[in-house]
Amino acid sequence: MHKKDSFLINRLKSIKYAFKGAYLLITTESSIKIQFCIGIIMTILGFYYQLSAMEWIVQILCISIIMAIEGINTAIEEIADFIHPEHHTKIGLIKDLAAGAVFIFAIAASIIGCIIYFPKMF
Ligand SMILES: Nc1ncnc2c1ncn2[C@@H]1O[C@H](COP(=O)(O)OP(=O)(O)OP(=O)(O)O)[C@@H](O)[C@H]1O
Repeated sequence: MHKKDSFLINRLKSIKYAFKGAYLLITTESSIKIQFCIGIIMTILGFYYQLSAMEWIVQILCISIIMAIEGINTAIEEIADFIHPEHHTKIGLIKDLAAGAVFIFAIAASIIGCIIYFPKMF
């Protein structure tokens, strides 16, 4: 019984830390702030153009995945700067690769946005 309680408390603590991380990302990281704003704008547009359930699912996935990947990118940058604060070509490569991963999904999300909204707008 005691073991189960401590498991539950540990899970609750993990959720608290995850909330803290998400709050830090949204309030301190400029790229995530921009994506958060874009997400809000897209949500307003979604209501305006009365998206179908499937379109909402795709849009919510795109917004959340891009913010999640950007969060991982930020964490990779922090690790890189922590383990090697000085300039190093390998650190540059690591950061470029992480940024490239965000970029690939950002392109895909933009194309998906066009597929959803262009027929409704034009
Ligand atoms: N320590 C380093 N050594 C070598 N190149 C680096 C180093 N730090 C950054 N760079 C290069 O500069 C680029 C930008 O790095 P930076 O850490 O400023 O990322 P950023 O994308 O501008 O950060 P943010 O997501 O916070 O806006 C990297 O992608 C990399 O090419």
